[in-house]
Amino acid sequence: MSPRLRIALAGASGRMGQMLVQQILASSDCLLVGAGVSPQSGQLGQDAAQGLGQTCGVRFSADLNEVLADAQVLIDYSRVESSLRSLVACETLGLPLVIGTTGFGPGERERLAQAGQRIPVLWAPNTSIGVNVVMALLEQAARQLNAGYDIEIVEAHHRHKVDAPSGTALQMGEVMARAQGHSLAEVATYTREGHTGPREAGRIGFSTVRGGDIVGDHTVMFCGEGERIEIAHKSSSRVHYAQGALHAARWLANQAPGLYAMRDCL
Ligand SMILES: NC(=O)C1=CN([C@@H]2O[C@H](COP(=O)(O)OP(=O)(O)OC[C@H]3O[C@@H](n4cnc5c(N)ncnc54)[C@H](OP(=O)(O)O)[C@@H]3O)[C@@H](O)[C@H]2O)C=CC1
Ligand SMILES: O=C(O)C1=N[C@H](C(=O)O)C[C@H](O)C1
Repeated sequence: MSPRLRIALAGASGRMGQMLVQQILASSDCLLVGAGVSPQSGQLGQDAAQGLGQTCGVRFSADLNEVLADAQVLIDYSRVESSLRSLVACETLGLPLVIGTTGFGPGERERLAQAGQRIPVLWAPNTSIGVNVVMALLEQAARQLNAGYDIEIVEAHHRHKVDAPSGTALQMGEVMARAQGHSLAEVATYTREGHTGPREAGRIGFSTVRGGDIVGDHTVMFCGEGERIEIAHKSSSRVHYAQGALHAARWLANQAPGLYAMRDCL
């Protein structure tokens, strides 16, 4: 039997971090070896599975060197500034890094590409296998519905989410803009208010809903004359994001340096 993949987590106390702890403990081929949290965490030193009513022997730590000491790969779902610190630590140690964090600006995306020259990095604003299949459907739809259809993306998430539009919505916009021969920056409309005038053809519109405990919904509308096509993905749990991240980590652990996306490992 081959040895288990030794995984460290950054953002281990968060909604995604705890789902990952649960999925790693339930898996037969992965082992949790580090659990990173913020220095301000009230859970420092606590067992990483305590919140799940279990014990795993790995304690929450804000010391990245300690978190990564025995790891073969780091999975990070945290905040942009913390993921950038993970990037530096993984570059120093030569460790593969899966990043699920969203909210990166253009400069920070460039930083991911730079790190990819030294270590394997997979950044995915959505690690759900289902969402990544939807990305391929959107690419095809945008290519074939290139004229006469207005594209609108509506996303809805829980009240705690700190970035908008969601990373997934932005990636959907990028995929469809590219399929129609543009960059997203050229065609995106992020806000509408007051006297907007009629809708300009060729734009991709974004609408954001935040409330309650909505896990994550994305609906793309292709609005034409006399018809509307909708392609939607709705999450009722975070388990599929975590399973996708473990799939990505198993794959990334054996890759050469590079900046990869979820589609590369599917
Ligand atoms: N790619 C995907 O499929 C998905 C991506 N996401 C993205 O993942 C990220 C996390 O989401 P979620 O789990 O809901 O967020 P939470 O707020 O629940 O968790 C954030 C985690 O990051 C830690 N953290 C925050 N700031 C720092 C810091 N400065 N240094 C170190 N650790 C820090 C927190 O630790 P502490 O508690 O100590 O503050 C906590 O463990 C978001 O960007 C979200 O958009 C979410 C779901 C799916
Ligand atoms: O913050 C979340 O919860 C989610 N974030 C990701 C995003 O911004 O797209 C993925 C998923 O939608 C859940």
